[in-house]
Amino acid sequence: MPVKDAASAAPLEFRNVSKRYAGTEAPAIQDLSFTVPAGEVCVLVGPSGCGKTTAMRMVNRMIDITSGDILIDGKGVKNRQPAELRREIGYVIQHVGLFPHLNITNNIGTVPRLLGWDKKRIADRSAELLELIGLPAEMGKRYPSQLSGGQRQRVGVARALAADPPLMLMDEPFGAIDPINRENLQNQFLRLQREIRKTIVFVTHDIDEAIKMGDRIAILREGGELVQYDTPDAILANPVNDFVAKFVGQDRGLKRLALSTLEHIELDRSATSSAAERVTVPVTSTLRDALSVLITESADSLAVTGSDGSVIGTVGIEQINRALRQGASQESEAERATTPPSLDKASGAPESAR
Ligand SMILES: Nc1ncnc2c1ncn2[C@@H]1O[C@H](COP(=O)(O)OP(=O)(O)OP(=O)(O)O)[C@@H](O)[C@H]1O
Repeated sequence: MPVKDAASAAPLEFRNVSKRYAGTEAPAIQDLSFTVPAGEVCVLVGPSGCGKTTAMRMVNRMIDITSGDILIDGKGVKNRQPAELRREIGYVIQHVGLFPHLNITNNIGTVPRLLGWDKKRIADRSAELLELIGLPAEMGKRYPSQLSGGQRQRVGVARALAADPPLMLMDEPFGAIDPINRENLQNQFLRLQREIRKTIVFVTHDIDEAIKMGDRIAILREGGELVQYDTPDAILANPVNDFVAKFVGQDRGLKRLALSTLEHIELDRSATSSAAERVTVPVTSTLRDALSVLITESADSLAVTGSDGSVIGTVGIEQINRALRQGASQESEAERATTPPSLDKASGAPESAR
């Protein structure tokens, strides 16, 4: 798809950023520093009022920075013209804010029009993006009121992508969608991101959404203090303090198990021939689902089947435990080297792992 060729992404850096709103004593954001590598999704998460939206909106200067700076591709935003800056940054919000009097094609073309693209180029780009977000071309002629909430949200994403920005900001983009459609939209978005590989800052108050969507998660607490910044697996394996441990939940072990599938672990290949009588699970199952079957069936091990249905090995508690231990040590190495994590969202792990 041509969008892939055009796609570009920029690294983002918060450098000692603070924000104090006029007339307030305590800062909303305090000396915030972290880096998002190009093409990764960074999720800002934390309790209400911890400064997630403030941090995000300083990136496109919807909110002024009090001190420090935010660098996009190494260039500070503080000295940029806000209007010009915003054309280079895609922005998706909870209530998508499509223009009701414009059809979908023209809604998607909002930024390209501001950039002076000609009509044909705008129409071509809109058609390309409708295809990318999985909506039929004829929907381009409809108006926002003629779409479902989930479809409108997808159009919001397409509109944010229209001018191929190197960075996207997404503020609780799926927050207003019911749980089932929300999950669909999250999965579609992860698929899309595997293709477009944008740098994305994503705000949510939902830790499960953060774990699912983020390559990295920044956990903030009241006063805009960054408590932990790491991959979902590393945060679940090693929360830095009680605040993070409580925030990720007592079931963090199970959440970790849901991050990877049997494809990611070393199966026991020695007992394959005698595995026929055992309960089977497909290799695309998450470790969490495999554990659940082990418990439900009171089994010591399960036979794991490959894509053609044949048994490729067995799995029991021992293999799952070993994978978790290895995962945690790989994560701490990744942390030191700031290389992408082993359980990277864009690694192509099947949807069942999400
Ligand atoms: N315009 C403003 N003037 C003064 N204080 C503000 C302003 N906007 C936000 N704040 C304060 O800054 C802090 C951070 O607010 P922010 O909206 O960034 O938090 P949040 O983490 O996004 O919260 P939520 O999850 O509830 O949306 C809060 O204490 C809030 O009351």
